[in-house]
Amino acid sequence: MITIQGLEKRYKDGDQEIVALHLPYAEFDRGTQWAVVGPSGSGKSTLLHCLAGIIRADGGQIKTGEGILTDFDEDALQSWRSIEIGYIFQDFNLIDALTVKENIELGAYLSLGHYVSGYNKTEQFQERLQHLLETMDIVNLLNKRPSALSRGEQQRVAVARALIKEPSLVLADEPTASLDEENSRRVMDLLTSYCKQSNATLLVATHDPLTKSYCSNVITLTKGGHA
Ligand SMILES: Nc1ncnc2c1ncn2[C@@H]1O[C@H](COP(=O)(O)OP(=O)(O)OP(=O)(O)O)[C@@H](O)[C@H]1O
Repeated sequence: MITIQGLEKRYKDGDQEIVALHLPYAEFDRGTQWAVVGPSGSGKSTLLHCLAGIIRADGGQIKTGEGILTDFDEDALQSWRSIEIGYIFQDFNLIDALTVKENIELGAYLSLGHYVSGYNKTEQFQERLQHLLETMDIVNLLNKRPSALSRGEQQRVAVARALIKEPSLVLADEPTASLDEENSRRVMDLLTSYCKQSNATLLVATHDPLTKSYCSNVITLTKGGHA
């Protein structure tokens, strides 16, 4: 279970202060699936970044099974990110110097905290990789560079990279924004079935009604914390 209390993130804009996120209270039980909705600028990405430990909140608390995330030092935050979090970025964050296969393998290495020689040769890894490649229909893209792929293909690779390490918390920022309906369904089918099988929690920031319909819970953010 993750519990949020009085979470705030603010940014300075000249003399003004922008409230990027104000979330008085939320609880996410393990294994539940959430659509994070709200108007543009209401803090959906900011909430996911705080939960991933990519940015620090300015106030409030995030309590997790591993401890109080908002009190973690940098080392603890790094472990949290690399072991527990599967993050699907709005702009994918694939590395173009690496092939598709290497990008996905990197997701698994990161979860171990360091490079483990030969890990990608283990039966367990190969089975998992094959399952993800087939479900995402990216088997024939393995040796390509991300820049040679369409946006939809890049998105499916980003999903495979996030799930290969078997995270307990999957955070997806507009994961279907660049996809047609068939591919949107494929991505959401994989994300939701992974979370059911692994009892992982899923938070999906989205404006898309189809994506929202896959999640049994909804959390609505308001701009600047005002209704
Ligand atoms: N690094 C930053 N510096 C300054 N302001 C920021 C920064 N990151 C976010 N903001 C501001 O915080 C607010 C919330 O941003 P955020 O990206 O979380 O909203 P969002 O709900 O995800 O929006 P969208 O639906 O458009 O993706 C916005 O007003 C944004 O401009």
